[in-house]
Amino acid sequence: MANLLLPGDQAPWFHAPALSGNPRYAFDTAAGRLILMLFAGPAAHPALAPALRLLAEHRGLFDDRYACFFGVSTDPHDVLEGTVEQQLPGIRWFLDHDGAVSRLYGALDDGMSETNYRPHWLLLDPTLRVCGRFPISAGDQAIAALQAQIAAPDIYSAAPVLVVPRVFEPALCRRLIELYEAKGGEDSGFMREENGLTVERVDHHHKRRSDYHIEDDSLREQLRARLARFLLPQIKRALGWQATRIERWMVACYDGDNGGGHFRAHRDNTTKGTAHRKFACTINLNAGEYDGGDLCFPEFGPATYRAPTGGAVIFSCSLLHEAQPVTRGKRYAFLPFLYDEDGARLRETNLQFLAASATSQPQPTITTDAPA
Ligand SMILES: O=C(O)CCC(=O)C(=O)O
Ligand SMILES: [Fe+2]
Repeated sequence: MANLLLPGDQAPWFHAPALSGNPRYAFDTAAGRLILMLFAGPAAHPALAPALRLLAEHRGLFDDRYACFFGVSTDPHDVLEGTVEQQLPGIRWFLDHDGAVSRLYGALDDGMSETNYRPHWLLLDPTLRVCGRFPISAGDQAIAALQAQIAAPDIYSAAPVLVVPRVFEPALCRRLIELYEAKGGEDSGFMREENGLTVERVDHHHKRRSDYHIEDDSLREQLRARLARFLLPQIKRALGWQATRIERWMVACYDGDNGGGHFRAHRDNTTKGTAHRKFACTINLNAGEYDGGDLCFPEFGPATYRAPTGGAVIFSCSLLHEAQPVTRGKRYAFLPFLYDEDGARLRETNLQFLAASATSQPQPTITTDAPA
């Protein structure tokens, strides 16, 4: 018998076709709000009718801000006959015609038949952990549990981020900004998995930023030495992990004009080409000179974080995070990823999955003993 999830379990992440037309909807990106899932199986089955009625009656709960609904339908007729329908905001369906998602969540054993489907409701918190599982006949309890969570959300800690001031001195921050201004930046893409390959895509709706890639070896060495001396020991002390490698040497610029630079909610290590990344590092170069542009971690509530000029915010690459739109001025930042020797091996192994356009060079070891 397949394993159904229990309260406290992490809901597994998956990609699946969605009724919206997206052939690979990334479920993990829906985090940051309460999620009510309905494992319907074939949604036209008479046992599902009360559940679909309940959903319609409580449609107003699903606003995409505090809560959203995801149904899982296994029968292609559900779409053709209009039994399931996307309604934005808040109501979406996965088309699980091969049963993969249903199996992952224990709603289905092998084979595809109505008789061995276990329809049920699942309530997830904003970090995608299970709050409650309810039989299909107990939809009223599922809705009540959702309403209770909206009224009084679980208390989570602040986002597990580490703020480390004084990594780059003000003159170095200024020098990096001047370098960007002299050389200019290039439109910045993001990594996505397509047909088994990690490719770089540009989409200004998702991310709008320009990056200058630092090629000067002596400047890289100065940056490396400061990270090794002033930052890595703090990561070791607070997070118990020693970084030995750094990826990306660049000055990034989010411009408040031209549509407002931003980077919508994402994780940094969910493709094969980025799986080696452990911690992300944001070093702001001019924290007092712009509005907006703060970091937030939607799984952990609305609090925002802004590293001071020359200081770092460090966070796990697995956390959902967003760089909010800059609404005035320009935000400059130095944005490396940190990893270790295990990561270096993984990166090497996964180079074969990087599309030629996205290929980047493995980086040398950062030693921790060289003072700046
Ligand atoms: O702007 C930031 O501080 C974070 C940037 C980011 O999340 C990224 O480049 O992956
Ligand atoms: Fe990121």
